[in-house]
Amino acid sequence: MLVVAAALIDTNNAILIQQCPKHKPLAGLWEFPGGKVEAGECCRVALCRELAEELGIRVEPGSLEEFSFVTGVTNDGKPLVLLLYCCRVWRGEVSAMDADALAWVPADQLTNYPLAPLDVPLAERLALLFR
Ligand SMILES: Nc1nc2c([nH]c(=O)n2[C@H]2C[C@H](O)[C@@H](COP(=O)(O)OP(=O)(O)OP(=O)(O)O)O2)c(=O)[nH]1
Repeated sequence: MLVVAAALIDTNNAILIQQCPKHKPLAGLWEFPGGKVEAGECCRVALCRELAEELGIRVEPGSLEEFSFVTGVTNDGKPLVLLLYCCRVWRGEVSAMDADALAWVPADQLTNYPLAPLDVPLAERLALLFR
């Protein structure tokens, strides 16, 4: 399974995370917004689609910058690759369309939140970037 996610970074260098809703496998945990890449879909296009669906913002594929990735397995044992992009430019105001809550968090405080397991190493790498 290929999953794409974004670290939206605001002008204060705060990074957006969202709390997964109860009906999702990662309920209650915090994650970078994003989701699964559909068959035949480009990763950047998939991430722009997910950001529109989950946050109501418009992002150009060219505004996404590859940052890092992790590999792991889903709860039901399927192999998973999670690609994280950074994004500083979007149109519209973020709103929680698919999450229980949103938080803008300084990079060095991301791991204070109960993050989804694969998001933890990505958050640690973001903290190094802003050190
Ligand atoms: N970000 C993240 N995703 C994970 C982790 N572990 C894990 O199984 N996943 C899976 C859960 C989901 O199937 C997928 C993330 O997709 P999602 O639920 O946000 O995406 P989506 O919008 O495409 O999902 P859906 O509602 O269409 O099913 O990755 C993890 O540690 N971090």
